[in-house]
Amino acid sequence: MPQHVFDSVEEVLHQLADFFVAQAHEAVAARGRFSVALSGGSSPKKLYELLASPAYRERVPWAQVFFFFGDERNVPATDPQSNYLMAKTALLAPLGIPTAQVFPVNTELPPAEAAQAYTKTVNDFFGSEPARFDLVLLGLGDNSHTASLFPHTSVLHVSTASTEAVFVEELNADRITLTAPLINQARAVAFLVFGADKAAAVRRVIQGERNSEEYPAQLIAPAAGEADWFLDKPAASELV
Ligand SMILES: O=C1O[C@H](COP(=O)(O)O)[C@@H](O)[C@H](O)[C@H]1O
Repeated sequence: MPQHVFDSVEEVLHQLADFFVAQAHEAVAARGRFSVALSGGSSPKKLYELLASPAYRERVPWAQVFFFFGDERNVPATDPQSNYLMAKTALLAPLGIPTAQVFPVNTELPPAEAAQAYTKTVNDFFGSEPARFDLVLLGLGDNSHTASLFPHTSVLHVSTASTEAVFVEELNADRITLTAPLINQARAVAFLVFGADKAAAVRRVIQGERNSEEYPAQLIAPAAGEADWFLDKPAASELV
């Protein structure tokens, strides 16, 4: 799988922002719109701020961009843990993206219902076509989870392209996540990972023994081609 390794986090962010711009233009030229599933957690915030900055603001056809969420925490949309709130604060509000272009998970519903409703939201958006995001952005936890596909959870065994609720024992929390089959239908998938604390997880997922129960990010294998990994040197330091 293509690995793009850069000296600094800033360089990684710029390269991934450029990738986002290229994917957006390609999708809009081909289909008139660009659908992206955003990742949550701590890593992508800087990417979103960069995309909303003057350097990138004019380079993306924002009016044709439709935003989904790869996973969500079971918290209100005003909670600091909410992936939606983070994306809204860093990207959507600064760019003035209309709410009609943003599809958050409805966390006012119980998790299983929220997940079911989100599957419908995604399928309605794609209509009669299979749900194929133009780009899915992903992070990687130091335990090798991605989106909310955590080690040893039931959602790892779901074979439908859907959105599911999952109880994550290690966090004692409910999450809502796209399944691996749904992510793998995407036209492009990009991981953003930086920092030495992720180096072991990067090695296990990319070069380790095949064991998706332990290393769920190994489930990500897009049908359209390999996922692109955007890494800084410390995150890539254990790759051989
Ligand atoms: O829980 C989450 O973590 C992963 C990795 O996030 P990071 O904070 O370690 O960068 C992320 O991909 C996912 O969306 C998020 O909810």
